[in-house]
Amino acid sequence: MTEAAAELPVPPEQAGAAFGDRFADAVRYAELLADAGVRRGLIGPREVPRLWERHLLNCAVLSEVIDREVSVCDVGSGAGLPGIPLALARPDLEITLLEPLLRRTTFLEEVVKLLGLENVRVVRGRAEEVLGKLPPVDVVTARAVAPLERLAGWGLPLLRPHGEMAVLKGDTAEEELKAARAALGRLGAVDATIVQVGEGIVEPLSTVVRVVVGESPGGVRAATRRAKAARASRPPRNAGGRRRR
Ligand SMILES: C[S@@+](CC[C@H](N)C(=O)[O-])C[C@H]1O[C@@H](n2cnc3c(N)ncnc32)[C@H](O)[C@@H]1O
Repeated sequence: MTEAAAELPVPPEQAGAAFGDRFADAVRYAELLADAGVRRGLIGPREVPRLWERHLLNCAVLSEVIDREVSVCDVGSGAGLPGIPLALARPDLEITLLEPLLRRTTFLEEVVKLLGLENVRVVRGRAEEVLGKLPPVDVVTARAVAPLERLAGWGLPLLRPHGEMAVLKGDTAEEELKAARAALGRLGAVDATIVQVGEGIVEPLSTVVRVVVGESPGGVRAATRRAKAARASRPPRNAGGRRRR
């Protein structure tokens, strides 16, 4: 055990409510972060004493804004935040952890296997590079990946029509949303709000920026790209104008 791992506090009472049946796995995940996560440089040693409040619980409460049985892509998952706490709290979700760095995807794959997370898969890549290679999802999540405007450019095109991006942000949420409004419109967003979640679980509450897209997530360019891809995948017409079987 590392020196840092010895600093991991006992789980707070609220962790039981947040993780329910998967509480023991949440404890195991906290231990993995505090030990291998710190040793491999995926999380700072100074985070260990506040792993529960600031990381596991802060992320798990994102589930309050996510519908049942939907698909989720966690962009820039890092050591699994918010994707892993979300998967533990919500076994009904199908979660893809998207992360470009090999060192991090290796850790994520180990965690998924150790915790038996059947609702999670790990994909190595950058959001802007996997566009069109992954099926569109209902929800994109992210925390600490990029300013909202840039993140929206990566995340919104991954959504299906009427999908939603739910981003954990800190004190800068309002400011970032204001700065991103015009870009969000160009990217196909039809609504953007800020909500607080985690009443009774985390203090201070977690701030979530919710961005909903319309018919054409990713804006005009993405819609054109999708239409082209759909045309290309259609079977060619024969001389009589009827489709070949
Ligand atoms: C500061 S870390 C945050 C990790 C985690 N979300 C958290 O809250 O602890 C940012 C992560 O985003 C990833 N990242 C950066 N650019 C990305 C992109 N274009 N697509 C997907 N992930 C990206 C990085 O590799 C890194 O793991």
